[in-house]
Amino acid sequence: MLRVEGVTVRYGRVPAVSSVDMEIADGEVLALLGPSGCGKSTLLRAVAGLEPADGSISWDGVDLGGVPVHRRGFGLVFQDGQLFPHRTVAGNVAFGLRMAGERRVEGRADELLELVGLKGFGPRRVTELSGGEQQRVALARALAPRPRLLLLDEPLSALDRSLREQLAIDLSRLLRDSGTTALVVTHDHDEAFTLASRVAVMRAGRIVQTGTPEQVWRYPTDEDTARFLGCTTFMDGTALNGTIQTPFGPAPLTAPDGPVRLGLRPTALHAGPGPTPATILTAVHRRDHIRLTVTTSAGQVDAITSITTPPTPGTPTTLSLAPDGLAIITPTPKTPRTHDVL
Ligand SMILES: Nc1ncnc2c1ncn2[C@@H]1O[C@H](COP(=O)(O)OP(=O)(O)OP(=O)(O)O)[C@@H](O)[C@H]1O
Repeated sequence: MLRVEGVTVRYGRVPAVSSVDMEIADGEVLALLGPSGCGKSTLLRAVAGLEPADGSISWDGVDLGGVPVHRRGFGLVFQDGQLFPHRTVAGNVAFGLRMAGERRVEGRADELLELVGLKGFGPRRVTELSGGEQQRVALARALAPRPRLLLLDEPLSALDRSLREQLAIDLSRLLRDSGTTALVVTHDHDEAFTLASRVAVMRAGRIVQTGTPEQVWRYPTDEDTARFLGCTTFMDGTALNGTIQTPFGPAPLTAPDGPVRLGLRPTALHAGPGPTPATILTAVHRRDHIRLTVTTSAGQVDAITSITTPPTPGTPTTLSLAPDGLAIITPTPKTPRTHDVL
């Protein structure tokens, strides 16, 4: 397993990563999720050995401090694949194997190309491939030597949206089927939740929350995290016996009895038959729904409605509550770190 303890990376005097603790168990896929510039890539690069870091990075208890990049046994995939343009597809995959000292190169390269859905592509020139195909080759090249940890830095973000969504699903299956231990850096929460068994949310150089996708999505640790995860409105509610009373009606969600802070994503409120009167202010067409801003007695909020019933700004409507769009802000309990106590 990978263990990162108290890791800090500075560029000049400014820390890009501050006192990060993180673990990745064997077979686990951890997504580092956060906004641009929060330090995700820097942390990944420190784990890879590409960036000098203070603190400790170890694998199965062995400190990697003095171990150079190519001796860590980690595979790397970057946003733009970084393939060798003068080599064929098979040549690119085989390169990774030769670097790792593997002898059975041809067969293994074919095996990997089949795994990433590029069977028969071996003789093709990489310059003749689409962006998605190139990323699959980069993945095959990184996986070929059976790395003990695969490091993926925004592996899909250079691709267009529909391809990205399909490749995220394929990649998720591939990582799970091959039992690969991986660290994936992304700023896209859909991608993080598709790929990862656990998500670590980063902000300003620190990990602010770690949990399963469900935990992070439903119980963000603070309003900034909730906002990053799509919440646009915040309000107070009250939890009692497995139900949360909100200004828009009850939601069957679990929280300790008492006052709760709620984050609402636009999908939490649907314009249509419902108990809450509202007036439509704006309507914008999104992919599979219409996004609204509406006024209610609880203030201005975002909501959605179906594209089959295009609404007119200025008209009255009613809202119903969809609990799936609600987040319950749940501060992570502070656990003292060893060196804080000492
Ligand atoms: N080589 C460098 N020299 C100086 N500062 C750097 C360097 N690389 C990154 N930084 C700074 O460190 C901070 C973290 O950068 P990093 O690339 O790790 O963030 P990120 O979360 O991966 O963002 P993005 O998704 O935009 O790549 C940023 O403020 C960035 O400007």
